[in-house]
Amino acid sequence: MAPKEIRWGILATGGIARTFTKDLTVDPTTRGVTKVKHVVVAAASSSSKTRAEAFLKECNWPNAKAYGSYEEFVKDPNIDVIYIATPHSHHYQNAMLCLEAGKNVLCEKAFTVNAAQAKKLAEKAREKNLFLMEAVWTRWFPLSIYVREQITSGRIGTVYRVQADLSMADNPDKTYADGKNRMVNLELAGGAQLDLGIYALTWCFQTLYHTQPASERKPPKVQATMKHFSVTGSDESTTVLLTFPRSEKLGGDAHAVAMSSIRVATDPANGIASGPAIRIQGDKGEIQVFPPAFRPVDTRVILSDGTVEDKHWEQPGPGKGSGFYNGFGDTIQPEGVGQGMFWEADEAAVAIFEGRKEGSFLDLAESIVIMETMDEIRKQGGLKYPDKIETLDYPVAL
Ligand SMILES: NC(=O)C1=CN([C@@H]2O[C@H](COP(=O)(O)OP(=O)(O)OC[C@H]3O[C@@H](n4cnc5c(N)ncnc54)[C@H](OP(=O)(O)O)[C@@H]3O)[C@@H](O)[C@H]2O)C=CC1
Ligand SMILES: O=C1OC[C@@H](O)[C@H](O)[C@H]1O
Repeated sequence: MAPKEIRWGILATGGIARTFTKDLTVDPTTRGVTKVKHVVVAAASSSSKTRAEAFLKECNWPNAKAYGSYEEFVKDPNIDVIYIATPHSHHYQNAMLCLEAGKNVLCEKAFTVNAAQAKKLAEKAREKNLFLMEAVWTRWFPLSIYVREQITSGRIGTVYRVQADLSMADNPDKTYADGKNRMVNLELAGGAQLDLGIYALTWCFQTLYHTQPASERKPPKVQATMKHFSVTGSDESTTVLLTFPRSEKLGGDAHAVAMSSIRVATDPANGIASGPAIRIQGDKGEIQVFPPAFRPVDTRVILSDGTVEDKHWEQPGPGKGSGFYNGFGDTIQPEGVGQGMFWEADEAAVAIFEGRKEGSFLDLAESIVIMETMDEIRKQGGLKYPDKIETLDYPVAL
């Protein structure tokens, strides 16, 4: 059967939009995906149509339509699904715009600013019978699927403890001195937790929550501490203790530590001598996942009988290497096409093809529980964003 063509629209033309849109040029059959193929039919920039044109050319979709306004773009009848790649502050307004216009949506992490916004979006998607998913790309990597299978197969026994860290030494006093960068800007819902901590939580949730039978999944209890960035008051380092309640039959409570920082790094010398970013500890062994937590390519399983099993998970496609931060205010994704963003795109496309309205490895209920966890972390850490980005009102001009 010929693959079904899924027509993408790209909302915003920044750093990650570029990586994602380039990844859509990689032939899905090179990674064993035969049901769907991707085509980018449009992109929109809120700054100008010229910027959208240049973006499409750079991303190798020169025939797609360029828009200089998100409002005009969402009306394009050729678009099946929209990828939203604006700052966190804008996700709620942008996703609502797309859903109201009848478009399926794949929205970058963190899904929204707060859980109430995530719930509203979920309600809107259900009302309109549209697909909606948070784009936490890591969940769809074969590496993550393997880690979850190691857990559910019982290979490392019952998992009692998880440690996960995504931290980058950005030298914030210098790099973010003017407070404008989206990493620290409160108007853009900046801060370590929403930008980086979401991945540490992702690892805790996909190992201790998602691996439980759906009927047994319970939100964790949260204890959090935050250190604030002196220039803007956003969080520069956040450390969270999570207690996942489990029945005695399943091993009783499990503990997790989720850390994020823009001051110190998980991996200070980019792979030289660094240890695991994630440790998943069971009573028969442990799984280690090496940095960076958002795009890991190496795992190690260590069993109590002395077995050590290392695996390397290079992303299929021409691109190589891991993402890094350049220290000058920009996040640089690895160079080249084929960085692994296509896995989440495949999931969205296959879901739309099959008529599913949610993602398989991260559904809306789980995204909402994670947003509730982040609400509690922010409450305990004393981090509040401006009302205009916490609001449920729509439309609001930001
Ligand atoms: N999955 C991953 O690995 C990564 C995910 N992300 C996520 O992607 C999203 C965007 O991050 P990133 O691409 O790094 O951000 P950038 O700052 O590079 O791009 C954001 C884009 O959003 C649009 N935008 C609209 N309104 C505003 C505004 N008021 N201020 C700034 N930008 C605005 C702009 O595009 P335009 O002018 O065209 O409208 C801009 O280029 C975030 O949610 C982030 O968490 C980020 C990096 C990696
Ligand atoms: O999602 C992300 O992953 C990579 C980081 O460099 C970036 O800041 C973050 O948004």
